[in-house]
Amino acid sequence: MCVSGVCVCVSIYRQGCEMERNGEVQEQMERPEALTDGERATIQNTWAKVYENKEAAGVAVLMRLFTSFPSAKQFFSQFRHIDDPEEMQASTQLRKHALRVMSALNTLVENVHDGEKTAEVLKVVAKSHAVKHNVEPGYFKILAGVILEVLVEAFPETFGTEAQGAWSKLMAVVYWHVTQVYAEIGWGSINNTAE
Ligand code: HEM
Repeated sequence: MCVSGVCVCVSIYRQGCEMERNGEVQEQMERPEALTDGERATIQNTWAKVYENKEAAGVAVLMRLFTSFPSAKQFFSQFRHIDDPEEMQASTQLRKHALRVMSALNTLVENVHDGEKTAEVLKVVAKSHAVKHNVEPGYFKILAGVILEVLVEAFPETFGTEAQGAWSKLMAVVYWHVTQVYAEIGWGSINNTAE
């Protein structure tokens, strides 16, 4: 946070901190720990069941996002003014985005051992969201939390403590890559210590 031009770090997410730019809080964070082989296996094993139900799971995630954080709707031209959950859920734009998110997550899970592919996929996503859709990066963090919450609720037998730990790390990796890309294209002044 910055006070009278002096910026200090405020820990908010794993060893993260915040910077302010144009009145908006921008996050700084260190590179998250790499996933272990065991965590990678857990992620792949737990994802199979979710992806079998990709449409229902994806829509549940986005519905939770938009009902718990209605400001996230502002980026979607076709349902930004809709408050009625049933009407929102029927939106083609929402359902399409749900599948896109699930499909991108599937690619990340399939390539969880491949750091280059992970970076490449997230670069494309982050770039389009920053430049084309003008989505503030903080919404990626919110969505990551919502994904975990919904998966734990929808698949309680699969998403026990171990799976939750592995998935939290994956979500931190996703968010870290996204913030790197946002910083590279000049969205915020993120000055992390990762190489
Ligand atoms: C892991 C997170 C996400 C993934 C994988 C993802 C993926 C995608 C993909 C593949 C597209 C279509 C291609 C493109 O334009 O890039 C898209 C479009 C879009 N995304 Fe996301 N997205 C994510 C998070 C978000 C968030 C958090 C928001 C805003 C709250 C958002 C808002 C949008 C919007 C407004 C579009 C354009 C929709 C349209 O034109 O119909 N996305 N997303």
